[in-house]
This record gives sequence, structure tokens and C-alpha cells, in this order.
Amino acid sequence: MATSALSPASVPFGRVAVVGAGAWGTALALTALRAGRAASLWAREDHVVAAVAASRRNPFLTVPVDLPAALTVSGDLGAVVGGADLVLLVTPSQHLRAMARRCAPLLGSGVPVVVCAKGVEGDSGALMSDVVAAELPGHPLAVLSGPTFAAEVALDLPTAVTVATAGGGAFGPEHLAARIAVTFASSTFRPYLSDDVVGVEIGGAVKNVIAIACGIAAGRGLGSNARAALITRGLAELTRLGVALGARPETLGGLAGVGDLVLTCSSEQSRNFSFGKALGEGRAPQRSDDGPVVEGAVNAASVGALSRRLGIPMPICAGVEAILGGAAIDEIMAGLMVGDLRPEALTAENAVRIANPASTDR
Ligand SMILES: NC(=O)C1=CN([C@@H]2O[C@H](COP(=O)(O)OP(=O)(O)OC[C@H]3O[C@@H](n4cnc5c(N)ncnc54)[C@H](O)[C@@H]3O)[C@@H](O)[C@H]2O)C=CC1
Ligand SMILES: O=C(CO)COP(=O)(O)O
Repeated sequence: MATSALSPASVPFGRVAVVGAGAWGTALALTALRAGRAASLWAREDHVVAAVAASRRNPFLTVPVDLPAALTVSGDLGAVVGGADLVLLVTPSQHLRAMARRCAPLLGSGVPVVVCAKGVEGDSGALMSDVVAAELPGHPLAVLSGPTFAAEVALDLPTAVTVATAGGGAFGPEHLAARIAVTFASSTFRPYLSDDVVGVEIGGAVKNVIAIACGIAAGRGLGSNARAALITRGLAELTRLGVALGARPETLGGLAGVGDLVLTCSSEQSRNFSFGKALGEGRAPQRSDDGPVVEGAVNAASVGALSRRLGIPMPICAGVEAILGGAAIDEIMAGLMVGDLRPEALTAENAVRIANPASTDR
């Protein structure tokens, strides 16, 4: 069993329940098991429970990894979350509220909940942590995010993540983020701690939209320079939105911002990037409600609505939203190259300045 070098004095949570047996929930359950915890996984689909029972494989996981017999996979939500002392919510963002609501009467009193979905709620523009706080009052909250292709985590390849909890203060051994970190830490899975929940969440939600933009550019054959520009100016967009919501700019320079942008915007392993690439090539990307989630395709609109409500200019995200609404790709991409020439704004100080709604910085 791998051991943790991080916060060795923290007591790990012993029984981890994972709600959502998609690729990421499955990989996180495996990570908990590898770190020496008991883990159980709730699957929404009967066929997933049946497939695991028959072959120890989950069809949502695209790599051939056998799930150990020690991993309980069940469709009985109460049985999965009832005995847990830590619960991970890993459903797509647009279904997270309903899942949290279903969990409410089933969770033990005061059991901490970790948000692992990446997105902003459609109607409300709420962050996932706010959604869960509203549905599960009395349960301490954390967010786990970062550059983490589920397939690579399932294959036990080296990965670093950020675990964020609100409230600040020193990360002593009793701190929730420290306890969550040791629960999952191993020689191949390294959590870092943060007290900037908003920054970590905004990074994860917005990078999916930027990844679609990068995919579109790749599909259109716009080259590597364009991709680097989209990643960097995408970082400016998620930084200014995050700062407007109270995040610290340096959080967006970390794993949950730059780290996840670099990963998702430069690999066809990313569903968001691949979705964008198909669009850029003029193909209709395949998507279904029961298939792999493409969060950016849903979140382009929710991020767009939130940015407009706050008066934050996010032209790349707005461009993706417009393309998904039927606008001509070439016109939108060309539109990103015009406008007043202005100082580049990416530093902490500038991020605060450009969070000013009066700015039209691109
Ligand atoms: N796959 C990855 O590499 C990573 C995914 N994430 C995030 O994790 C979240 C879950 O994504 P994946 O595990 O990749 O999903 P997936 O694409 O592997 O599977 C789809 C999931 O959606 C669930 N689902 C579909 N309709 C639902 C409904 N009405 N209610 C509840 N659940 C429903 C399915 O049961 C299944 O678990 C997303 O927010 C994603 O952005 C985060 C990091 C890595
Ligand atoms: O969030 C992810 C990696 O950190 C997964 O990205 P995709 O959903 O684009 O595959």
C-alpha cells in the first residue's frame, strides 16, 4: 500500500462513498482504495452495476482497468452513502443539485462532502459548492479539482490535484482539506491544499469552455500559435471571472487553473477538446445524455450568463457559446483578433484591474 508524505499527522477518512460511477468517480474510488481506504461507488445505470458484477469493468472507463472486488459498486444510493464518513459528488454539474438533494436524507450527520464536478449551474450561475451548501446544510464542504484525466488516474499514472476548503487559516492536521488530502494521497496521487474554493471551482468550470475553443482552432487548422494564445487569453478570462467572484489570481495560476487548461487544451484525450475539434472540422460532434459528459458544451451558456450578469468580458467563452448557438466559426475566430490594441493583462494586479466591468480587454 502506498503511503502519504503529506500531513502525516492528519487522520484519513476510512470509508469513502463516491456518488457517480462515470470515469472520474470510478478513478477516484480506485484512488481511495489504493491509498488504503474502504470505497463504495454509486452507479446510476443498472447496466453499469451489471457490467461490474460480470466483468469488474466499468464501461464509462475507457481504459482496461479491473475494479478490485473490494470496491463495492451499487445502484442503492442509501447503502453506498449511508455508512460513509466522506462523500464525493462526481455527477455532471447540471445534475449535481438533484443528486445532492437525493443524498440529503441518507448522509450521516455532519459527514463532509467533496465536490468533484466541474461546472457552473445553468439557471442560477451558482458554483457547485454553493449548490451543495444549499442542498446539504450542516455538511462541511471541499472541492477537488485539477489536471486529471480519469483514464490516467485509473491507470495509476502520476497526478496532482488541489483540494480546497473555505475559511482560510493554517492547514493543521485536523483541517478538513488536510484530512481529505491524506485520504487520497499516495506515491502516484498528490493533493495540494487551498483555501480558495471559488478560484479552484472557476478554473475547473471555465477551462472546459476554453478547451472547446482550442479544439475548434485545431479542427480549423489554425496552428499552434493560436492554441497558445487561446490558452493564455483563456487564463485571463477565467482569472478575471474568478477575481470578480472573490478568487485569488494565484489560484488560477495553479493546478486547477493553468494546470487544467494546459492539460485539456492540448490533448485529444479531452472530451471538450475533441468535441471542439469535431466542430472545427465541420463535423457534428456526437453527444447524448447517457454518453460521456462534455461539460464545456453545457457550461458555455452558464459561464456566459454568469459573466454577463457580472459584466465581465470573456470573449473566447462568448465565442464558443455563439458557435454552439449556430454562429459561423470563421467569423467568431476572426472576431477575436480585432478590437483596440491594449496592454496585456494577466498579472494579479492587472487581473483585478480588468475585472472592472468598464474594461473591454480581450
Ligand atoms: N473524466 C474525467 O477525466 C474528469 C471528469 N471530471 C468531472 O467529473 C464530472 C463527471 O464526469 P465523468 O465521470 O467524466 O462522467 P462520464 O462522462 O464518464 O459519465 C457520465 C456520467 O454522468 C452520469 N449521469 C448522466 N445523467 C445523469 C443524471 N441525470 N443524474 C446523475 N448522473 C447522471 C452518468 O451516470 C455517468 O456517471 C464532470 O463534471 C467532469 O467534468 C473531472 C475531472 C476529470
Ligand atoms: O477535467 C478533465 C481533466 O482535468 C477532463 O476533461 P474532459 O472532460 O475534457 O475530458
